[in-house]
Amino acid sequence: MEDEFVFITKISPEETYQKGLVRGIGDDAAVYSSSDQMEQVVCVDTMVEGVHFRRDTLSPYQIGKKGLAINVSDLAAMGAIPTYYLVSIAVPPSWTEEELTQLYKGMNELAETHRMDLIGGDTVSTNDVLVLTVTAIGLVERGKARYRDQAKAGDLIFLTGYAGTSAAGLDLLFQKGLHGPFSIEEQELVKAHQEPLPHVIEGRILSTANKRISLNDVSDGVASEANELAEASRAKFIIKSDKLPIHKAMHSYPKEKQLKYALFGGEDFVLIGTVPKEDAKDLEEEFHQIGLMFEIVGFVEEGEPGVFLLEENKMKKVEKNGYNHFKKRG
Ligand SMILES: Nc1ncnc2c1ncn2[C@@H]1O[C@H](COP(=O)(O)OP(=O)(O)OP(=O)(O)O)[C@@H](O)[C@H]1O
Ligand SMILES: Cc1ncc(C[n+]2csc(CCOP(=O)(O)O)c2C)c(N)n1
Ligand SMILES: [Mg+2]
Ligand SMILES: [Mg+2]
Ligand SMILES: [Mg+2]
Repeated sequence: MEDEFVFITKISPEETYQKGLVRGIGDDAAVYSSSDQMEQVVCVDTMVEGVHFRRDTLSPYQIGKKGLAINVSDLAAMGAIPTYYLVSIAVPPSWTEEELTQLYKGMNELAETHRMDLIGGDTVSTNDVLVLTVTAIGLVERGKARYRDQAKAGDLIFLTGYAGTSAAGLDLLFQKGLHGPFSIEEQELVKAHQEPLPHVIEGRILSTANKRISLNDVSDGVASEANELAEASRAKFIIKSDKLPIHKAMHSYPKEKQLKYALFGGEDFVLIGTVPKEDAKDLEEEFHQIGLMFEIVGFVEEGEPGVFLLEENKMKKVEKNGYNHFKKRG
């Protein structure tokens, strides 16, 4: 890359979507106005080359798109409407300007679908690997944000999409490289890993529904996220192994492998949550009417906080063994 400032000018949007934006890229910080009716939601997540992607698992376009998607997924898990994002990028010398342009194109395309504005960031060089950090900002109606600590005994546990697809796709990429060849079915798994679409509509339905709902997104695997819900809510979660939604492209896999991907794989970026039993049918209908998934995978009981898997009438403890940056993979 020739010049940091030329690069910043290049990636600055010409037009913006959000009417509250007062000052975006170009000053020392961004300024936007908020309203009394809405609460601000903010999160940050980082992707590191070699940890979250390799040059043979994601293209530059996909690195950008996924870097934003994983943050929008956290907004969705709070029930928020995405509005703004900031990008901090550390670029090694091996990256070309064209590749960086592609990375921003990936972010830009996802941002466009959610009418999010890029309002700032930081550009630095590094001698090592590419590091992409995205901060995402959203809005939610006052009192409507969805938290992890709302589950109670008697609730049902739901998922808004397939579990394990991303990990299955990643293994295929490890086996065959970025260009495959992949069968049509394998392509769906690979795409789920490379270009996850955050469940913003699902999150909005769940935040506007007048029901007590706990919510989380699946970044580290169903086992880890369910444990987070159980710990925050101080409740016991029972997941029925035969109810986990497994993508048809994985139906030919051994059951054990399906379960391993679903529970411990991660990066599915679907939502997992709980709802009182009596409210589940309404939500299910609302989701299904517009073609969205809403799968009941278990229930909440009173007891020591934790997660159990119910498999052929046997209960097994499910440890918080998903992806953990400071531990070997479970
Ligand atoms: N280094 C840190 N400093 C301050 N707060 C942190 C730090 N790392 C994580 N947190 C906070 O800890 C909480 C849990 O973070 P975590 O990253 O596990 O959740 P997540 O972003 O939903 O998951 P994932 O990163 O796997 O997508 C969040 O409130 C997050 O803001
Ligand atoms: C090359 C390569 N190796 C391994 C993985 C798997 N992986 C990395 S981070 C993560 C959890 C989510 O991250 P975080 O907790 O930081 O949000 C998972 C499942 C990958 N995507 N690419
Ligand atoms: Mg995080
Ligand atoms: Mg999350
Ligand atoms: Mg994580």
